[in-house]
Amino acid sequence: MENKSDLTALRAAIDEIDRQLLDLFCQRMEVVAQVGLYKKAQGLPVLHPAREQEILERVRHNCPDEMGDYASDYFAQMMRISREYQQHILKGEQ
Ligand SMILES: O=C(O)C(=O)C[C@]1(C(=O)O)C=C[C@@H](O)C=C1
Repeated sequence: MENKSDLTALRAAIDEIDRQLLDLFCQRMEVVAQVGLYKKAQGLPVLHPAREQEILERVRHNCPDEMGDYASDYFAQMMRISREYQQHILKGEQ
């Protein structure tokens, strides 16, 4: 990086990526809520370890080696947040 305008451009790129991530995150959370309601109706637990494992393995497989730990951590946190949201939704539904 050479100067301030390079930094400004890089931050503008991050802002645009964040905008897309936020949009996708909210879409994901809406689907997660539907899965939570299905689980409630079927009497299933919120946590599904095998499904989380499957997702984390896919994430590692589909990203560059040097990013594997970070991507895995990112998705693990996202699924922890999903479970929190499902618990929140289920509480509100009772
Ligand atoms: O697939 C499910 O059963 C979900 O509830 C979704 C999800 C996820 O965020 O991907 C969340 C919680 C489960 O432990 C597994 C996966």
